[in-house]
Amino acid sequence: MIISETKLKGAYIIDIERREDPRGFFARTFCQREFRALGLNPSIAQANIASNVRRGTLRGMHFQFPPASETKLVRCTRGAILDIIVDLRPESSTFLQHVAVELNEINQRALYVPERFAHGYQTLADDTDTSYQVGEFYTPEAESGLMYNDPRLGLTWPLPISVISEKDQNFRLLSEVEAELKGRMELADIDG
Ligand SMILES: Cc1cn([C@H]2C[C@H](O)[C@@H](COP(=O)(O)OP(=O)(O)O[C@H]3O[C@@H](C)C(=O)[C@@H](O)[C@H]3O)O2)c(=O)[nH]c1=O
Repeated sequence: MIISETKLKGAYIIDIERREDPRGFFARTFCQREFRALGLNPSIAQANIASNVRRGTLRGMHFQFPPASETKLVRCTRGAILDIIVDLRPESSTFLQHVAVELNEINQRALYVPERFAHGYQTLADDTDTSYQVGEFYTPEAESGLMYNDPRLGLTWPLPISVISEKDQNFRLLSEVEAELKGRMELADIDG
């Protein structure tokens, strides 16, 4: 694997190294030891897939509050997505900055999303599937999100939105929730 840090500390792009032969290729997509060596969380609580019928489908911007905040290792197994993550760590010098990465069935790229980030994506093709490993259990009471078109986030989605869930159209704006979000996203006081 070729693991490269993005401009957001702790968020990594992971590319595969193909071992080609007449059958096709083989590549590693995950390794506990390599993750641990770079300080990535190697534990997997759940693994999920999602399937999207139409190009332009948008899912996001999702997160779980601590202590249920999740790491995510996201890939696109069919079709293509633009994957976007937003840094929600109040102490971070890149708080509220984002990174957008195209993940598709050709590049086989994955994005490692650290804890306390919002995550979402838009499909760039019909019949697009994603697969992701999550470092924490699904905890509906800790689930929250931000609006994909929140002006404070300044996210650029490449296509008109064709399909979006009702939930994703009804998150509150950052301007309404910033103080609460910062308070709930703060690191626990380990001396405390
Ligand atoms: C995320 C999740 C949902 N569900 C249920 C709740 C609901 O009935 C149905 C669909 O849930 P959602 O609408 O939240 O699915 P979706 O919008 O695909 O949610 C996902 O979006 C991407 C962007 C992420 O980052 C993921 O972590 C996750 O939040 O599946 C689970 O049972 N377990 C889970 O882990």
